[in-house]
Amino acid sequence: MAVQTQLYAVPEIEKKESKEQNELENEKIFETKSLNLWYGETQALKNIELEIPEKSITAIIGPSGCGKSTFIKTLNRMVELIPSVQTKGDIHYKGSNILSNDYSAEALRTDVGMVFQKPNPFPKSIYDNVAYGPRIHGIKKKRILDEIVEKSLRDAFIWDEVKERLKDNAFGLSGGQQQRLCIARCLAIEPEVILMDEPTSALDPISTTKVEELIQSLKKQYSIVIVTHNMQQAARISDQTAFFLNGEVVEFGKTEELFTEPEDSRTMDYINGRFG
Ligand SMILES: Nc1ncnc2c1ncn2[C@@H]1O[C@H](COP(=O)(O)OP(=O)(O)OP(=O)(O)O)[C@@H](O)[C@H]1O
Repeated sequence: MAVQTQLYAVPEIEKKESKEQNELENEKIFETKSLNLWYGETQALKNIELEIPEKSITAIIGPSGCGKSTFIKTLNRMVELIPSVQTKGDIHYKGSNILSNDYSAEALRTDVGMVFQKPNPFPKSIYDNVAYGPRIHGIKKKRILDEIVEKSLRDAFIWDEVKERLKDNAFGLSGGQQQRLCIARCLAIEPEVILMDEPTSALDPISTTKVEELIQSLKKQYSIVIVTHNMQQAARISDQTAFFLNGEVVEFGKTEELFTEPEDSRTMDYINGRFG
C-alpha cells in the first residue's frame, strides 16, 4: 500500500543507502531493558527496550492511555511516588541502573529535569522561581544567583521579556511565558536531560512556536524526551520518535523515516489518523 507521505512537515533529507547508516548516531544516555510497570493489577508498560541518544530530541507518540507519560516518569523515577506502582527491569542512565536500590532518586532528579503540560510556576517572583533550585543546592551569593538567573532566562528565550520585571509575581506572565519560565527554572539546576510531558498542549499557536524553537535550541546542550499528542510537532522538532501502543513500543527510529516509511502497519495507521 502506498504510504501517505508529507502529511507532516518533515525536513528534506538525503536518502541514505543502507540501514546501517541510518542507525541513531549519538551516544545513548538512557537504555531501558525489559522495562515493565504496573499500577496495581494494570500493566501500563510492557517490555520496553529503548535506547535514547544524548543531545537530541526524542519524541514519544501514541494514543491516549498507551503509557507515554508513565514511560517518561520512569526516567526520573517520579512514577514511584505513586504507591500502587511496581516496576521490573532495568533503566540505565549513563551506564548505571537507576532502578537499583542504591541509586539516589534525588541525585537523578537533579540530572533529569521535567517540564509539565500545564505551566506550574511557584507563587513567587520571576527571579525567585529561577533561583529556587540553585538556592536549594546551597548557592547563596547574590552575584552568582544573578548570573544563573540571567543565563537561564536567556537560554529559555524569555530574558528580554522579563528583565525589567524580575521581582514581579510569575503568575502575571502569559501561559507561554510561564512555560518558558518553567523551562528556565529547570535549566537553572543544570540538568543533563529534560523530560517534557506535552509542554505546549495548553499553549496558543504563537507560544507553541516559541517553545518549539526553544526546545530545538536546547538540544545542543541537553538530551530531551518529549511526549506529544501532536504528530506535526513530533515531525517538526524531534530527531527520533517512539510510537507506543497499549504499553508497548511498536516502532522506534529516526523521525523522518518513521513518518514517511514506517515499518509497522499500526504505525502507518496511527500517523495517517486511522485511530487514536
Ligand atoms: N496513577 C495511576 N493509577 C492507576 N492507573 C494509572 C495511573 N496513571 C496512569 N494509569 C493508567 O496507565 C495507563 C497509561 O497511562 P499514561 O498516563 O501513561 O498514558 P498516556 O499515553 O500518557 O495517556 P494520555 O495521552 O492520555 O496522557 C492507562 O491505562 C492509565 O489509565
